[in-house]
Amino acid sequence: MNRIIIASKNKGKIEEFQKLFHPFGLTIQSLLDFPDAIDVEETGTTFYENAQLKSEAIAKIYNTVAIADDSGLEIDALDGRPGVYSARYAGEDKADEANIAKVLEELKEIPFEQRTAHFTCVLSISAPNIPTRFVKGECHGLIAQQPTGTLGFGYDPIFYIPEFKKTFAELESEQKNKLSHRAMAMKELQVIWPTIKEEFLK
Ligand SMILES: O=c1nc[nH]c2c1ncn2[C@H]1C[C@H](O)[C@@H](COP(=O)(O)OP(=O)(O)OP(=O)(O)O)O1
Ligand SMILES: [Mg+2]
Repeated sequence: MNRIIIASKNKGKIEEFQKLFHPFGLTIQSLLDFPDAIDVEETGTTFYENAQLKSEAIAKIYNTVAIADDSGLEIDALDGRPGVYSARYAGEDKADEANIAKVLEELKEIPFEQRTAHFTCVLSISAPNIPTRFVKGECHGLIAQQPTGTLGFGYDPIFYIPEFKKTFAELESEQKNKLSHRAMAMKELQVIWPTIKEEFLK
């Protein structure tokens, strides 16, 4: 069986995964292909716990290999917030603009050079009756003073990469997919994939 379900309903993430999984030569589906898919409650307190909840639930329901991504933005001046609560930071409706506005408000007194932050991405891979495996990636940058750029999703318009003098929302997906937290986690997955492939795709 060469199909994997990405246990996510986030269109931005799913578009990135379609490209990032290209070298794996697998058929990639997501929960957007299953309109009746449940919303797995993210009751964990770590990226690992929430990723595991999502991938194990979906692997069981669809009797297949499922990969979940739990990710978020950790800002040093905010003691790591919004962290695992990134999606719901400004409320349960998970609105990107409101989340960005809340972060910018909280950082308004903080000078640019002290606005250091990183994205974290934990991927979990699950299949029925197999212990879940995890990989993690990080990407470091600064929180911009105002949103810039229209590409990407989530907090991309305020995540500034000094090396490129651009926010994630100003980078083409090919560039973001070379350096993002998701790309770093996928690199690690690619390393372990040959050793776990037989077990997961039997
Ligand atoms: O590359 C990124 N660029 C910008 N923002 C990002 C990125 N990666 C994660 N993020 C933000 C979006 C969301 O506010 C939170 C993830 O929350 P998280 O629960 O993992 O995802 P989600 O609820 O949007 O979709 P789902 O759980 O169905 O995969 O971090
Ligand atoms: Mg979520």
